[in-house]
Amino acid sequence: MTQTTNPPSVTTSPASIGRLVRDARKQRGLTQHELASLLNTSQSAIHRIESGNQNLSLEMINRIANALESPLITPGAGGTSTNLRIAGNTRLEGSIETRSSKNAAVALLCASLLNRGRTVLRGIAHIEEVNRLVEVLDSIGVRTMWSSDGRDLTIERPDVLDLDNMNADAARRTRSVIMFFGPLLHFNDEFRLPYAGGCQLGARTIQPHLQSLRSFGLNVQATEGYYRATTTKSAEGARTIVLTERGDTVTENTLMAAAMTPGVTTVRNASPNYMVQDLCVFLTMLGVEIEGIGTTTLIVHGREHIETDVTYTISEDPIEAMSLITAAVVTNSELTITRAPIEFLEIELAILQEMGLDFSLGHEYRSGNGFTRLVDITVEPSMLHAHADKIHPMPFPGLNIDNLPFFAVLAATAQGQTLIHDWVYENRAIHLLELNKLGANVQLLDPHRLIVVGPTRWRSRDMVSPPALRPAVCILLAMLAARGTSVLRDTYVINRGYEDLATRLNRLGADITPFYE
Ligand SMILES: CC(=O)N[C@H]1[C@@H](OP(=O)(O)OP(=O)(O)OC[C@H]2O[C@@H](n3ccc(=O)[nH]c3=O)[C@H](O)[C@@H]2O)O[C@H](CO)[C@@H](O)[C@@H]1O
Ligand SMILES: C=C(OP(=O)(O)O)C(=O)O
Repeated sequence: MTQTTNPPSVTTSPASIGRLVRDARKQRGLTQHELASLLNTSQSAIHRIESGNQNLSLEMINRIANALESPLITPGAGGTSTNLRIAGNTRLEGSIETRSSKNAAVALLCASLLNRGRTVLRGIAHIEEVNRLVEVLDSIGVRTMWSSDGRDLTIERPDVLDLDNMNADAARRTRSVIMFFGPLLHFNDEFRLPYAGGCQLGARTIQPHLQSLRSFGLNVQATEGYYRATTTKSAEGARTIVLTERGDTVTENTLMAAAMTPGVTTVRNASPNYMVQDLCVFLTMLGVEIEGIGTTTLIVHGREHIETDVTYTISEDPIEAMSLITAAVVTNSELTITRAPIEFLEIELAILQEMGLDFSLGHEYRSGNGFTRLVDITVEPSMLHAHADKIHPMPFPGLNIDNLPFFAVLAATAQGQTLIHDWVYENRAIHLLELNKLGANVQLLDPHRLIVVGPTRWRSRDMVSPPALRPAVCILLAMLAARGTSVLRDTYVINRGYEDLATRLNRLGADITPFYE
């Protein structure tokens, strides 16, 4: 593997320097406290620097760089972006472990606000989406501390949250901040949240959240740049909530609202998806009784006060496992993906089997949460043919909506013509047209339907990442298969949801070099 030699040049923007300091500190496994003592300053000063709230002199930047023994921070002109150079047409081999999921991590970070005891999230992924939410938590006075091996995050909330100080820039970079509504309605009569951001997938409503949370006394008005929330006491006794959409985050928001509302809440049309199951198991460990975990009817017995020291191990990410299966297929490699959460991949694997994929499953074992079923999946080089029927997602237990984009790459690898129907997002399918730049034959029939004709002779290209996580990973995976050297620019979007993807693929034989501009 080639190493990058040039450290990134950065603007003197406090926010970009703050991010670099934070990343370098975490890479060295230091807490904010430890870095502060190396620099003879206070932890709150480091917090300010990392939050981008401190203008730094060049001398101070150099002192931090020395303390972190990191060449990463070199002031210069221009902005910074993370990019990847991919020498393609490589075979992968060996085995790779599935990391914990982004989507459970963000729900659990929000749920930690319910707990007045200490929450430890074990195995939480080091991804940008987590970093943004941790920044938001830090800004409202929550203490967050990474363990020295960087795997666990300890979270302790203060008695009173400083919501006026919320880091709006960090909050606006993620959609997940909408999951603050459920916990916060228990503690504050009035608060505001910045409008949610995230990938560009088309309009995503929060109406189902507002409809559900009204039953818990939350009223929200959308004003310039912010949702303004007011709360009234919700009606006593039992309540039944019928969700208008079987969405993951709306189910999670409803669960967090129900968890601390005394009485019994029945949630119908709930999502039984993987991140919701993680949240249910976590809430159960906090003493909240939940019936029906893994089904579309959840019955929650709320508790007025939650104060429990808890350690929860986040389960493995089915979407990452699917990405790695796709990496094996597109590079025609034999690869073992360990710790794959099989319950959430069964339909994907059944379709791949129909398409001619040769794979085997090991024996089942449990994830660290004691609940999620895992297997090791070994993928063999195979000649795929197009699936006879259209490929479309459904809420769990259907083919996962976030796994659908990978079927565009798989279909492009297969012989024949495949129809892919993404009824969910207005703007996600369109990003998959970018695969054409790498030699694929993808035609957009309308914003939701694609025809993919394979097989593809992938060719290399210099491209900017599409502004959507899964399509950007699809481009990266196709680049692994392309002859010649490709460049993928602006990969922040991939780092939102994948930890060290380039390094981990390199360990399997890929040749990916990160560089910064
Ligand atoms: C942090 C997190 O967990 N994010 C996941 C979650 O986002 P999240 O739960 O926020 O997804 P949304 O609520 O935005 O739903 C996604 C889209 O599906 C539509 N919709 C959803 C359910 C339904 O029964 N009918 C319907 O039409 C919504 O209107 C929206 O356009 O679920 C999405 C859909 O699985 C995933 O892509 C996201 O990765
Ligand atoms: C769409 C996704 O996530 P989010 O809800 O965080 O935008 C995703 O994970 O592909």
